[in-house]
Amino acid sequence: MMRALSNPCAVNKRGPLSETAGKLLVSLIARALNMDEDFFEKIGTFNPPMPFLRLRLRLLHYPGELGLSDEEIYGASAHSDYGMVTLLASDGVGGLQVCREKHIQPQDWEDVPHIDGAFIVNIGDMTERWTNCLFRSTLHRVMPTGQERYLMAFFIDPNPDCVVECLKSCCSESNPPRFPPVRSGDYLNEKFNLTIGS
Ligand SMILES: O=C(O)CCC(=O)C(=O)O
Ligand SMILES: [Fe+2]
Repeated sequence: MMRALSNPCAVNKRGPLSETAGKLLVSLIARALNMDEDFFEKIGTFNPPMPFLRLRLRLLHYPGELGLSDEEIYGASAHSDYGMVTLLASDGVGGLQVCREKHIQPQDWEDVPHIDGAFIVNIGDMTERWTNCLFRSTLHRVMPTGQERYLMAFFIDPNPDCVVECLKSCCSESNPPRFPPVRSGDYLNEKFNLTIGS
């Protein structure tokens, strides 16, 4: 069970750094896809996020001692992030795991090692849709370790009006788009409603 903390002082220090690193990362993704490096910025990826999300930056606290309820078997159950990319900065306590081949059963989970000063980058669903699965969204989860854990997550989501559709460089006659175009705001709303309803 994770809790989002309000007004953490770490956010002030790491926020601008995450934004700078995030912008650089997104421009590198554009270049890797043979597009202008400001492609994603031009379509509004860094415009203010969904009003109800309020914060792009979230500081999460996982208590060290968990109760015995089923919900607390996981610190965060398996999911991929909904947006474009997420930058994570942890305090060094483990627990985060990724599954590289998310469609293969049984799923194989690997611990993500901590590297001091480095961000962990998760690819989100929007990038998977834009790139027609060339960049696949990262299935991840957090297992409790018995240790208290703090984590800062910086979510880069396209602005609500941005239409996310397969990029020209990522499809061809033999590799047609796998997803229909979707308005970012509609996709995020649908996902959040599903999460809240589950
Ligand atoms: O705590 C973590 O390492 C990951 C958190 C996470 O997956 C999320 O906030 O979406
Ligand atoms: Fe996540």
